Amino acid sequence: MKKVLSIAGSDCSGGAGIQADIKTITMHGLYAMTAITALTAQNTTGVYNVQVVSPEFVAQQLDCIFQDIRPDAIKIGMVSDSNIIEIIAQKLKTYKAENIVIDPVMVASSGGSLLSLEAKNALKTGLFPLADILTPNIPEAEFLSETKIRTHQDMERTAALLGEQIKGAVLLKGGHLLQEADDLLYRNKDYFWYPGEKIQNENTHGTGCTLSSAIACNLAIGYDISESVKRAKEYVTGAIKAQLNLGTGSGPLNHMYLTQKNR
Ligand SMILES: Nc1ncnc2c1ncn2[C@@H]1O[C@H](COP(=O)(O)OP(=O)(O)O)[C@@H](O)[C@H]1O
Ligand SMILES: Cc1ncc(COP(=O)(O)O)c(N)n1
Repeated sequence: MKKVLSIAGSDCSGGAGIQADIKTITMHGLYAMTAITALTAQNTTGVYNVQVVSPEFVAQQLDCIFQDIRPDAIKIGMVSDSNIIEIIAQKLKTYKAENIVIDPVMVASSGGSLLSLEAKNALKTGLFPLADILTPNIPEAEFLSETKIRTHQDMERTAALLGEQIKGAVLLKGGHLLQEADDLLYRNKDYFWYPGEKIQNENTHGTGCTLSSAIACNLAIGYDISESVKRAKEYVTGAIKAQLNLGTGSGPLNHMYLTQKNR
């Protein structure tokens, strides 16, 4: 069985972060492992508190994982501290980790910042160079590139700008566009569009986490980057369409849609 590691923050309400990743990996029929970087007190209405795990403890978790059960792919989500970012980069290099997906989580869809400025710079210099694929949403890409994105042309320009700064591919997610949910992959100086119909559903807590861990799953299985993105987008689209309506704010996705269909 292929193994996928999520290095991310815990979302106690189960919609995003580590919890979304475990659900996604399990629904792909793969073995999920986790290294927790932070505990968040959040729910569908917002992020209320964050308790960051010490860099030493993150390092210990990674040592335990890599020295015993080697992951076939890794997804990195919320990493809000520059020392943690440095430790992760160091460990991934030491263990020669492969198939690395980085979701540069900055703000929860329900609002609330999850990333400091210092951590942003550490991410750019320490972790991004290790990514096989980076998956910013539109606000994250704007923040990282210091540009504004309004149109598909803006998305192409920004993806190329970010793509030139890293070795891997960039998937610029279009979920925050008003009319559609088209995602753009920039890879080896080429653009691939993944058109997506905008589903009328306010419950999109955890879409980015789900997409990035689904990409990691497909890379672990052996698909190439563009096929992994295609399959991951299908997975997340299905989970948004399946409409779970939990909580009073931006609720979680329905990961159980594949099994429910058969009942
Ligand atoms: N309302 C929606 N309808 C269809 N797809 C969506 C919707 N919202 C987000 N997506 C898709 O979910 C994935 C995550 O995108 P996005 O919401 O932009 O990221 P994030 O969760 O990081 O903010 C992308 O594939 C995006 O196109
Ligand atoms: C611990 C944690 N990590 C990530 C997100 C972002 O979630 P989304 O996938 O909605 O962008 C979150 N809200 N909480």
